[in-house]
Amino acid sequence: MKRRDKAQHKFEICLGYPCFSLELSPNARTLTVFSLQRNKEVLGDLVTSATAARLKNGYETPPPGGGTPQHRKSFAAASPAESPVPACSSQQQPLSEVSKQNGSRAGWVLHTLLQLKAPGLLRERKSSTGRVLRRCAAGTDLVEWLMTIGVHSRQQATAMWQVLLEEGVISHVSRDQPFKDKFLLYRFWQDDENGASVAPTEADEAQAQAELKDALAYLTQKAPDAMMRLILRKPTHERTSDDLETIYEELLHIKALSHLSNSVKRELAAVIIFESHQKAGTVLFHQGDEGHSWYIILKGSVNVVIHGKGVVTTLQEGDDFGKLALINDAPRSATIVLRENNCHFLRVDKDNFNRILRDVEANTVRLKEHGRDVLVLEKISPATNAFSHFKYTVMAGTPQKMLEHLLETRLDGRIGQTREEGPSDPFLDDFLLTHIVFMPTHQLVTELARHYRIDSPSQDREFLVACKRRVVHFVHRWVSTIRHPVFEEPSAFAFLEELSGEVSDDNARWEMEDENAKMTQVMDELAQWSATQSVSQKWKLPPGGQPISAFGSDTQRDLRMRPQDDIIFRVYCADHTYCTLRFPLSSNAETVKVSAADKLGLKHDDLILVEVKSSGERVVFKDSDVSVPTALSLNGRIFVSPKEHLEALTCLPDQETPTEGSVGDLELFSTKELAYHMTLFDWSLFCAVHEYELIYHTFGRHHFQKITSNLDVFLRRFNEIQFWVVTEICLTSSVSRRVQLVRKFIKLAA
Ligand SMILES: Nc1ncnc2c1ncn2[C@@H]1O[C@@H]2COP(=O)(O)O[C@H]2[C@H]1O
Repeated sequence: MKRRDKAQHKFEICLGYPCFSLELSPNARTLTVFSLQRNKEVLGDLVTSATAARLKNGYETPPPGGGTPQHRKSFAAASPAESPVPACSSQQQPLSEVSKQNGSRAGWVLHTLLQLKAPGLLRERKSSTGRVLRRCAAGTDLVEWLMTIGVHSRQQATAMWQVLLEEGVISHVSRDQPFKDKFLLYRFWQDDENGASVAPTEADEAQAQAELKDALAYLTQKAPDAMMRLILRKPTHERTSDDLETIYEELLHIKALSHLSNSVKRELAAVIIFESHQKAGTVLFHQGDEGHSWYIILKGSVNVVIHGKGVVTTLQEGDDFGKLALINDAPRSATIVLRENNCHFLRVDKDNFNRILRDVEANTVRLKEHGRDVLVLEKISPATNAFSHFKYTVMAGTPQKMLEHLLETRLDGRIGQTREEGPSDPFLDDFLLTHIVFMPTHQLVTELARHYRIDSPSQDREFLVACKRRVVHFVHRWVSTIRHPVFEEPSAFAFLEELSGEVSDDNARWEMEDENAKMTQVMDELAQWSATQSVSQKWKLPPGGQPISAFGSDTQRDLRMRPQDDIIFRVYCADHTYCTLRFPLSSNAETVKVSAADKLGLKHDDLILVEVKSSGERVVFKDSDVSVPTALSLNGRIFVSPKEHLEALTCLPDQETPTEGSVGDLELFSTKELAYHMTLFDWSLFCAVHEYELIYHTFGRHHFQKITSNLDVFLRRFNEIQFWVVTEICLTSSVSRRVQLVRKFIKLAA
């Protein structure tokens, strides 16, 4: 505070501490400069310690309770009338209640001293439109005035005024914008259009001078962050090389960027933007919205809210969010709501994200709900990514979250968008083909129904319709990939019927013609499948170990064995007597055992159903095993016997290896002809195998209670061929014929 009395050429210099009153003379001028220098040193120390504190963890906020004991003392000493809290505009965001109070106190001190020491600064001016503006000052003048009281640089002074602006103490006369060291007019909140400013009294002056040191210390402490925010708020094209360096240094301390190289951080410095929101409860974006930006939390916390689940997690300072929509080109997977007042973010917009970050983003993205990981995405290396345009694939997740992620990212809910018909995506197919292992069909349809019936008055129509569309697209894709096993599940059958009714009703309200057509197609397939259910085929397991084959000679028949198809087979007793049974393939070992025991006159107590292999090995069936006859090994036979007689079971004579070969028959056909017919037959067996049978086989048929007969027959076929080749070679005694035979087999295999 420097007051110049022209008549007496006197300077009065009050810094809150050493206060000098001098006559203007060369010596006095030297002394004045010396005093200002001292003041700068003290401020310099404060700046250094504030910066050090900030650099520890990026943006440091004041410790709880805020400020020094002196701050609290001076605030406590002020009466409510002396320390009113200004209203805040969106640019004027209090950092916390305590700092807001400290800020308004510092504002009061500067306002009081400005009026007393530089009375001409705050005065009435005319705007360019001729409007009279009450008691305002130009940004440049305010900066210079602060420098006269010892602030060492214009930049520092600008940042200190920005602190006051963010805390609502000063504001631009007409617009909501940051403080600038330019001819832009600002005024104190007490001086606004409605304010009744009262001239400071002598007591005010004494109080203000007593508090000046604390006020400057407070503003100095806050200045580095405010300066950073000022720089980050600048339009990116206005950033100077010094600005970029300052931002870059700041980015080095941000956890969410720690995996990125320094050159990427330098690129980010040019485009990263500061964004702040004042009120808890503010929605940053909604689930289902298009993704425009990626965010890092600098201060505060946000809730991640998902439709039908509520708040699934809270993200804190240092966390980031909003990446999923950008990396997957998908809608927002959650709504982000401010959990507290005055949150600060760094933001990178989509174009810049794609240009700078998309290819260097972290290899793993983890999503949490209620403290545990629910989805882990991993970057796909470009070399293995020929099938998909997605950069990330799912490595792990809860079934529910994986389905949610699939629906949101792999299936487009917008009208006319048929993402699933684009490049095929392994994750969607993998999910469809394997969900029975981790998400039984009844659970899947319950989840699908929940997603379809999602309803909320707060969500816009487009979001709700998009959810419905995605479910229908998923179901259509599911049915066309999995086919009949979907219909075989009673829960899925019922769900499809209900869904088709709902889609048809919704079509009337919500233009879902495409979806309605898809459901009609699904229902047609379901009807076709139902029609085939009344027809069952018969198969036989010939007694002599010949291949399993269709019963009868109908060449038009379906080569696929179905659960309701009957199979005719023999069950033997220990004494090699037998009965012939006919059961659906889906019957379990328990049923077969009881029926065989009845027919063979065995008592039911403690019986077992056993396979006796041609090697003499005995394998007991579990009561829950299904497709028992087709599961036999080559030349295996089914026996029923009391448990205690297991060791006494022996092979049938016809289970021994054959004694005569079929070389003569083989010579009747050319190798080409043989190869052609064998391949045709093998191909038809292969086509009859459903992908699910591989899963039942791998994870244990008894877990699923589903038949694996087509796979059994296909695997048996391999064994038959292998066994046949070896047998024929061994049974050919003449060396020259053996050589011919081996040649023929080699040609056949080629
Ligand atoms: N469990 C979660 N499920 C979905 N999104 C989450 C979850 N946890 C954090 N998020 C973040 O919330 C953001 C919402 O927008 P995006 O889908 O772009 O990216 C999302 C993630 O960054």
